[in-house]
Amino acid sequence: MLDSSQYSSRRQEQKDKMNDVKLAVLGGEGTGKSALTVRFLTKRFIGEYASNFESIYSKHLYLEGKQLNLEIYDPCSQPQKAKFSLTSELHWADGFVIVYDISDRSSFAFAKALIYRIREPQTSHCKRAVGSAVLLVGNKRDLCHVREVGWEEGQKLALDNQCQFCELSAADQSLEVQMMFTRIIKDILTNFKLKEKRRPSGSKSMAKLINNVFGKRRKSV
Ligand SMILES: Nc1nc2c(ncn2[C@@H]2O[C@H](COP(=O)(O)OP(=O)(O)OP(=O)(O)O)[C@@H](O)[C@H]2O)c(=O)[nH]1
Repeated sequence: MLDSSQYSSRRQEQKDKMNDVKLAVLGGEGTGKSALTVRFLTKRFIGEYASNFESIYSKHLYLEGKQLNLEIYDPCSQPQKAKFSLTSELHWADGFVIVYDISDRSSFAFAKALIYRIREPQTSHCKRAVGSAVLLVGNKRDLCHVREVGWEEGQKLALDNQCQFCELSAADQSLEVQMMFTRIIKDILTNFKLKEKRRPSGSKSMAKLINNVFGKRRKSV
């Protein structure tokens, strides 16, 4: 049995873990995954990004009264990699930003396949106990004169698959990009709370245990 100091340090560990937020930014090649991530982290839009290596960015931020350790995974495009295996991402991430380019229909098809993969009936060992938070983003809204994917199509795909949705431009809309990331992080925090509620809390389990042991003894005296 844990003594009280072990017990409280275990609880503290659980709480600290709760403040780790892992987000994967996925989508087709050249849709603007790095542009969005870098825009969020630095508020800058940088025209070209090296796309031959994957990155995990870290950021500390304060949201809803909590200090969060945010990690953002930005993969490199690997056409040779099995496109929708996603196994490691599903294990790693608490939430997903799925990006397509509104001026490129094939990127929308790719986003759709990614969402279907994420929403497949979950395997018991995956992180997604209550369904992970997913936000579908139609990027490059500044290119709406050459739009190939309608706003309604994005909205419908998101609605049909319990995702959030927005259209924006990493190039032109810094504030919208900040809001988009904040929205998905808030959804992840809500999921954490739901998971915490569903799991019998440490203190309740401990109380139950004590009750079982001492309650029964008392009866037999
Ligand atoms: N017009 C416009 N171009 C954008 C926007 N966001 C990104 N781009 C451009 O799209 C191209 C690809 O952007 P990246 O951020 O490298 O896209 P990515 O999805 O990370 O690319 P890969 O890692 O190669 O798959 C670059 O030339 C960007 O400058 C946007 O909102 N509007």
